[in-house]
Amino acid sequence: MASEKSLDDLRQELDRIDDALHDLLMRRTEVVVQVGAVKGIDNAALLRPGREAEILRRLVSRHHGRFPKVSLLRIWREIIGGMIGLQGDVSVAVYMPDRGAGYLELARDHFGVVLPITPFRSAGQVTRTVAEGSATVGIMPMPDREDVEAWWISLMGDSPDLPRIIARLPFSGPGPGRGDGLEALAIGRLAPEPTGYDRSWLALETAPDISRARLRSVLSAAGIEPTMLAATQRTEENWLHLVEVSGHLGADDRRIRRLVELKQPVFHAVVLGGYPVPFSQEDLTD
Ligand SMILES: O=C(O)C(=O)C[C@]1(C(=O)O)C=C[C@@H](O)C=C1
Repeated sequence: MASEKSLDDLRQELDRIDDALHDLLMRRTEVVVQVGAVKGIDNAALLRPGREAEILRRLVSRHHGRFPKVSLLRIWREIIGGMIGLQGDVSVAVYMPDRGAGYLELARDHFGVVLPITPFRSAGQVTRTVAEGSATVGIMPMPDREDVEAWWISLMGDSPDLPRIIARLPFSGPGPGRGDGLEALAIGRLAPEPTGYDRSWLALETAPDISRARLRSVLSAAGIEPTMLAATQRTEENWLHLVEVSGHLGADDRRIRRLVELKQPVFHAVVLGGYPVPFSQEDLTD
């Protein structure tokens, strides 16, 4: 019976378990170094947010017992962050308008203690730093916030070198120590990969005065389901809209082509990226 084991016996058992966990971690590290060599030296391409999401979802779905899922996720985020740091020169630029704004916390929580993180006062500085390749990832404010500039407009070109939205933070569920309910988007110069449970961001240029209802119906006629109309920028000639939509959209998705085929009311549509849907509170409570 377990109760007959002495404290010493139990602690020895814990030591053996710790050794086994540690051995596996060292073995995992060797395999990740090999994966890094197979993937090559492009630092941006080392990051695979979709693959990371699949790993975490698989672990959460097989998890049982009393260890909290949020702690499980935190450990694995730290492991993945450490592994990314081994594969190449990966760094993070963070929007931090003022001290304690919470974005730094979100970045550390997601990328762990190893990756270098540099704060910037404006969203524009972060997008430029990532576009130039001086940082691999940028942590951006959510575009529906009224207190931030429309940083997403600078990502609207078609060049494959432009940063794309690659993640939404916090990925590992809301909670204390995760920016107090704050959310952010991560950008990087890489193409998001589908994971089976994703959302995408679409920037649209339309004629002025298009209503939200009309925009919704045009999108759904093209087979696109909007989940959030995040922002609109108005000029006299055109309106620019940022829409979050359900599912993964590749840059040349046939639904995008259908959307612009008629030229009315959407002149131009650019997929700004996408992300694996983060864990919700319910996913993580037993
Ligand atoms: O699968 C990969 O491409 C890896 O580099 C391995 C790994 C991991 O630690 O599992 C590390 C970094 C990537 O972002 C995704 C996963």
